[in-house]
Amino acid sequence: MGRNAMDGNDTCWDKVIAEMIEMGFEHSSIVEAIKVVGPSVPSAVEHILNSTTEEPSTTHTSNSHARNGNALKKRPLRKCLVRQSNIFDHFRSNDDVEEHKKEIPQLGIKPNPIVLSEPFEAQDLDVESDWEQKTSNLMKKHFGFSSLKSFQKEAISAWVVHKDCLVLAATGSGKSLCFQIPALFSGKVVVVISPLISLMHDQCLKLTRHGISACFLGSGQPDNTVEQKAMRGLYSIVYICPETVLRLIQPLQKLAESRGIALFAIDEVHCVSKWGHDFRPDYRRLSVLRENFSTSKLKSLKFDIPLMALTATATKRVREDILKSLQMSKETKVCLTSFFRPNLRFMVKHSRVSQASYAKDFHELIRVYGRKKNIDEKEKVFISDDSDQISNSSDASSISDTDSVSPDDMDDNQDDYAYRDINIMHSGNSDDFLTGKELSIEFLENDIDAFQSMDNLDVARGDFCVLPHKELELSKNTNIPKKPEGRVKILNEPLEQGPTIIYVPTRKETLRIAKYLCKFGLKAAAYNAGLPKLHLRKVHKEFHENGLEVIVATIAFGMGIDKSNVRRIIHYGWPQSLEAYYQEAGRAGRDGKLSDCILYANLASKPSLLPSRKSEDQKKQAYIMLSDCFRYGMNTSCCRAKILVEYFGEDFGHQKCHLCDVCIDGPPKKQNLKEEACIFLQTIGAQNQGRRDSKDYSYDDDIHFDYNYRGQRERPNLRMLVGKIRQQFQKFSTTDMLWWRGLARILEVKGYIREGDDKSHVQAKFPEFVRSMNEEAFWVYPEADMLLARKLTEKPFSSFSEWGKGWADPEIRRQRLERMGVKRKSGMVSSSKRKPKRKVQHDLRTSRGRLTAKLSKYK
Ligand SMILES: Nc1ncnc2c1ncn2[C@@H]1O[C@H](COP(=O)(O)OP(=O)(O)OP(=O)(O)O)[C@@H](O)[C@H]1O
Ligand SMILES: [Mg+2]
Repeated sequence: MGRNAMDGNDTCWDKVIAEMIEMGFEHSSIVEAIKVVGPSVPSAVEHILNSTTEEPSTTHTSNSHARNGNALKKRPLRKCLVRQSNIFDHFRSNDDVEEHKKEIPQLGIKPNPIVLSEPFEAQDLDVESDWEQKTSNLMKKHFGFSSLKSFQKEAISAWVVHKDCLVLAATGSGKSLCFQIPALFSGKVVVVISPLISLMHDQCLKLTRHGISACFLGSGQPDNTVEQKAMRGLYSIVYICPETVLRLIQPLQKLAESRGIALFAIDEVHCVSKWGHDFRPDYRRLSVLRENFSTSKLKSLKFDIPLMALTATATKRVREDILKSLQMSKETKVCLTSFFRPNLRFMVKHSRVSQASYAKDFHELIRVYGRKKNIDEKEKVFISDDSDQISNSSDASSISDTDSVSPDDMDDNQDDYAYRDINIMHSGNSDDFLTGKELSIEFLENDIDAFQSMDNLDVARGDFCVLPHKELELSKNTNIPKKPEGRVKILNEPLEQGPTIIYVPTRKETLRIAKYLCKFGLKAAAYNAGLPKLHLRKVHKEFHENGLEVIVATIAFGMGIDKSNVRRIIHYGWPQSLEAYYQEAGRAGRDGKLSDCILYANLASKPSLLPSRKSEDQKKQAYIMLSDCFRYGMNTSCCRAKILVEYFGEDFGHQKCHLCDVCIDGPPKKQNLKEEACIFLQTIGAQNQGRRDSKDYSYDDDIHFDYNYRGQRERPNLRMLVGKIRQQFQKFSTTDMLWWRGLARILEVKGYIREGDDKSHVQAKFPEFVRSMNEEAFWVYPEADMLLARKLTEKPFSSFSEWGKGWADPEIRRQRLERMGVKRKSGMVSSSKRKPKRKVQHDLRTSRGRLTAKLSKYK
């Protein structure tokens, strides 16, 4: 088949040629292949590769084929494809470009020249302007952006001179471009290590829309030919999960020696570190990349294949750990930009985060999406779950006042923690999905087979439709004014339209809340790793195509998800760390427009660690991270954005974001808590009276106190301490535990108390205002739990915590017992109030029932 025969189809030829040049094939071999197999990328690629393997030692020029008019003769792959070339290859290409231009004038693009060349000495060349220009052209062509951001420039310039690079930049800042450009630029393959299948899928989808061939490998890749193709160099960017990298070292080495590997990018690299929030042991083993892709290991390499590590959430300690564990070079370039996201409005709200509070908490969301009308129950069925019972009477418009502390608050629903790996499958019929008629777990499971043929995640170029460029030109410059007055003004404007992601700690809750919202007609979907792949894939697709208004997800839908117009990120329950929180919050407002990040948490109850497979050491670290997160929630006086960016080691100075709830509402009124602090510290001191003179309060004194409770040594216990205070000081007899918890935290932050290293005692330092008993005041901002406690004590005698208070006080105890009808002296229940003893029926079908029945015999 000659080109003449295809005259009417020139554009088709050109497209195929352009695509294949970008994949790294030589122009002449492409033309020859197309002559034989026609203008189809896969066939032409197959043809070239097969020819290579069949007759490896023979080389032919394209001209000779053309001259002879024969079928394409076979040539070795290595001559067709780029080898581990040096960067200079890409600068000295004017002649080649001109040649290509002549041959394919109507393409209007500069194909990547692919040549084998001499070693490149960066310092000998004035390459700066050249690579910037080329990068800029490629970026405009593929992504439609006008310029590189400075951190992107820095990272790419490090790669240009084969340096390792650690990129630390805010969520949504554009880190991916740092490793995508090298693939376009060099014609070699960029291997990206990524932790989540959902993330890989997301990125491949995007790249193909931008005209870049990409695929992903790992457990979520059902097409087993993709791996082979990738290892033969058919994709410019290959996403791999860390487990798979470890398995594919040898094929990757071959790839490095054939088409060439431009770069190993380790995305979400905080997963490497035990001190990070999302440690993955397999990430730690990625030092194999340096060991196996260095000049000492692969003789054909002219330099070690550079590593580029990227994250938006790494503290200083994590950064150091990353550099060490990946064996990154001593000259690694660190590109550090601000973690601040100026268009995100952070808020913390108290909620019991239970089903009883849905009506109050989601009322606004339901209003935003404008659907209050209850829809027919049949249509409402979303994803059913046995344990899930949504009260029919719940109505989002009726705000219940259930926001008080109750024993339920202590019950963390941890039964169903979403473990982290997820797989995505192709979406089916989105109409079915949204009407919810099939959305029971059973349906999805039964239906997986029906969609099997579509479950091909090979997203090689052309599999997805290309978006018009206009749509890709998302303004990354935030439209949020920089000056405080301007920022405050925009707060009165409603948020622009866009979806919401609700993050919850357990899988069960994803289903529960999604179902609740669907009930009010919202287009909501649950997303957690335990759901069928088919469903997950549907959700992903619908989300990106704006078919969903709300996604209720576990962390499985976190890292890297890049959708520009997510307007709200709601965390419903405590996150496990500030890193995870900021990472997930970072899904919002990637178009630079004002977006909300609201944390609903039970401020009355301390968060607990969700079950996971952590070592003891990791657990300790996890507790520290959890308590940082708790403090963020308790804070009432410091700008939330400041706390977040400073957590990552950035100095925010005296700045404020002027958007968060603290900046807008202002801190609460300061209180002089000198008396309370003195009493608290002295009560700690009094515990040690037997061993030491408690009046000897030297400033650096360590005061140990160990409780003996029923003969058993217990850890210091705030409840007991507060009990003592209530007992001894009439004035404080009705104060709430929560309030004292807040004060203890403030004293701890100020360095006046701390837990001893062995965790069995509390050490106290006595500040001047305690020791001298002078007039010096102790002004503090009450924290969230203290304010909450105050609110509670104003309430009538009904709440749980109120009931628990004051029992230590004999007078209060007497009054209460009297109210209960208990006689003061005898302690007997008065006959008038005595209820007839009911015969309890035990359910002998359950083990609990049988046990209580047995025990009741001994009463
Ligand atoms: N130079 C640029 N100019 C304009 N937009 C850009 C530029 N670089 C990247 N972007 C856009 O920024 C958005 C976010 O990019 P990306 O997903 O790479 O962010 P990220 O830094 O990896 O965030 P995360 O940490 O959340 O994964 C993308 O939609 C991308 O197209
Ligand atoms: Mg990213």
